[in-house]
Amino acid sequence: MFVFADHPSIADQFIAELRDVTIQKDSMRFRRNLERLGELMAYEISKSMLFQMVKVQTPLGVAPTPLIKHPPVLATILRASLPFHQGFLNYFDRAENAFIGAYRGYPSVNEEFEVAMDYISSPDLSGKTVILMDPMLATGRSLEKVYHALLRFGTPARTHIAAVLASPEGVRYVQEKMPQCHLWLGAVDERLDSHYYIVPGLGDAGDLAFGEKI
Ligand SMILES: O=c1cc[nH]c(=O)[nH]1
Repeated sequence: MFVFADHPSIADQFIAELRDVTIQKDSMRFRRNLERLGELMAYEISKSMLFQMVKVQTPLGVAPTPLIKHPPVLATILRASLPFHQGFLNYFDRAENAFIGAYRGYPSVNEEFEVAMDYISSPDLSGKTVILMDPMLATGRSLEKVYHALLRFGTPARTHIAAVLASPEGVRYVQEKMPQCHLWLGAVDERLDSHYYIVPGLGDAGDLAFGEKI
């Protein structure tokens, strides 16, 4: 597991602006900060990928250069993840893409919400590197459901899960249910509240990026 907050960097500035109740009123800056964190995470994750040496012809000679062997598949849970996804795509510009519509459905009898999933589009994932992203890793249940739904499209060689903020409960859940996945997180917060929101967190990432829904 790699947590950006454990290694102070410019990422902390972007996370602070996402959290800040005044700055987050500027939805364009909110989206751009999610995108910038996607870019930083793409860079960090790229270091763990497979490279091959390529000879690049320059005007003056040949430069041996390590280039990423296979572009990843970027898998995104709609809708809050869209700007985060764009950040990854800015760097992995040859990536394939998968999109999944998953959201919190009606509460069940024991007050826990159900994860509803009604849309999925994906390329073949067999043997590929998948980066599954959601800016908020709260309970981890959406990620688990989406991950298993994606396996219908083939078994990836390696799966990374990227989130900006996580709860300790969500981290434990993902580590227990999906031990084969590698976690990349901006920061791990204190806890979940009774509505399964991350505290201190930042609020509702989808609403802050795209406006309130009914
Ligand atoms: O705190 C949370 C948890 C899930 N989704 C959000 O947008 N915020």
